[in-house]
Amino acid sequence: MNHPAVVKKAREELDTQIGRDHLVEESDISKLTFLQSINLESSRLYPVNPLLAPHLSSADCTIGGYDVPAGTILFANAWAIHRDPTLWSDPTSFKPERFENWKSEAYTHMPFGMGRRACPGEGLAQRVMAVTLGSFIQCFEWEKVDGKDIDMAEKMHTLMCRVEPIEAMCRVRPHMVDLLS
Ligand code: HEM
Repeated sequence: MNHPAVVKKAREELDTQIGRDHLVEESDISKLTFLQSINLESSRLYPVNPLLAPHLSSADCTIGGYDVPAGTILFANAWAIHRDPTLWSDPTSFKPERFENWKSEAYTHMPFGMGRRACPGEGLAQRVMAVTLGSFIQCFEWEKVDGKDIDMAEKMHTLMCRVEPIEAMCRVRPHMVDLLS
């Protein structure tokens, strides 16, 4: 909602790729490349699990020039890596377009971790997020409450949370009423 041009572009993609005769479903996701870019950009700027999971070094090793003895608990700060200006241009801006034609590079975007202990639920989570966000945009017009931007401030609990819960107004798009009834 803070980026109406992004929502407009995603809605145009949904209307063009899916049409108006069915609700977005899993088999549509591969056609919705901009919608996927929105999810990638959201998980770059706001990774749910910003420090991933703690790992324990099973042997002495060297990481980034630091000697790490066996038995050390290590965290990877994905939140900081995702905002590192040496890896991302204009890193604090929300720009889904940066993921169009993006080739995945190791250690730059890792909201689900990496390697053999990476999240095994990533595929499921990506699909659920795409269908959920796609349905929200396909079916509803969204508006800010009192015209105020959504406050994106974060706070750390076990996972990253918002400081303020999201409040928004939505209205069913007129041509979706029959499909939703
Ligand atoms: C937005 C949704 C999700 C996010 C952001 C997420 C993120 C993560 C992260 C960052 C890790 C730690 C990776 C590491 O050790 O470096 C992890 C581990 C794990 N996740 Fe997820 N996850 C999500 C959804 C799911 C779902 C839907 C499932 C199961 C259906 C799942 C199952 C697991 C399991 C079992 C592990 C432990 C893997 C291991 O230690 O070998 N996750 N997840």
